Amino acid sequence: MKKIGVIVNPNAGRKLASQRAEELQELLSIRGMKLSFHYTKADENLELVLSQMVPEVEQLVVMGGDGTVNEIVNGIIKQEIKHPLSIYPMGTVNDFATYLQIPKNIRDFSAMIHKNQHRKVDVGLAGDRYFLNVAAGGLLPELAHRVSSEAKTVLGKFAYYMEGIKEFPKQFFHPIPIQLEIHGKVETMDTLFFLAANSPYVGGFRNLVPGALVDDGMLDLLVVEAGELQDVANVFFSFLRRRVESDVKPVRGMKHYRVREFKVMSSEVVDVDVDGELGGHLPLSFTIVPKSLTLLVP
Ligand SMILES: Nc1ncnc2c1ncn2[C@@H]1O[C@H](COP(=O)(O)OP(=O)(O)OP(=O)(O)O)[C@@H](O)[C@H]1O
Repeated sequence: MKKIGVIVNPNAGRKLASQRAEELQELLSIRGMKLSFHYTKADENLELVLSQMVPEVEQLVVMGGDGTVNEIVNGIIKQEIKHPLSIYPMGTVNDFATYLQIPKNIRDFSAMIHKNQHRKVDVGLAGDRYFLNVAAGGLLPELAHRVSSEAKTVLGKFAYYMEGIKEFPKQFFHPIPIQLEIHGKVETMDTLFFLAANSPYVGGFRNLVPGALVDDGMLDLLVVEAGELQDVANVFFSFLRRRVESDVKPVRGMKHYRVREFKVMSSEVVDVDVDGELGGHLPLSFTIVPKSLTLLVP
């Protein structure tokens, strides 16, 4: 009988996670699997939870938002856990799971676990925090942290966009000075934000970073420079237009690098967000750990 350890954030997903966990229990026990559950508490050390659970099970499932998934991914990589992981997305945005077409329907999700198809994916590293989808500094992380969890629950993704609109003028007039080091070469620039993406889906935008692949051993770094209002507007419009890599025309004010590692420094205090949670501040080194996580995929 296959044993699966399930970590559930009961507060995630409009508080529907516990109900989905019960449904998963029912669906997988019919298929002869034995599930053991851990329901998280606020500010719990999930790396410790993982280390206790792992010897007892063969596979892991996480049911939560991007924050919970990020903590589990950190625990898996740091403890060199080889168990395959299934991500049941219960957050506001869930970019990585959406990109991989992980089912939100619990029946389809249980069928995915039964099918047991694995895919190895890269994981990013910002300082000492691992990230599955994105690490960013500037406008995007600022606005993500400003959105209260109540607003996210009621408004979903729309809450992020509302904050973005409110935040924009302030950021426009207060760009962040950075030094970007790639291959030992340092460039100095004023940015609105920079982000290092693993998948093309970022901040609820599909194909914000077209051509980013989750298993190519590379990070896609976008740097949006502060500049003329018209240039900045063109960058944002280009984000909205992007569907496939061929849609991406060079836009003045935005730089795109595909690299294994880079470093960002600043004379100002700049927070860096990893998968939607505060993950440190500049200066920070970023790198990619190729194919270090095994996920179940449809
Ligand atoms: N039982 C709980 N009650 C309240 N808060 C909890 C509980 N368990 C975990 N948390 C908190 O939930 C946060 C992580 O939430 P998570 O990211 O999984 O969901 P979310 O905020 O709904 O999703 P997203 O960030 O993707 O929008 C952590 O700050 C953690 O401390």
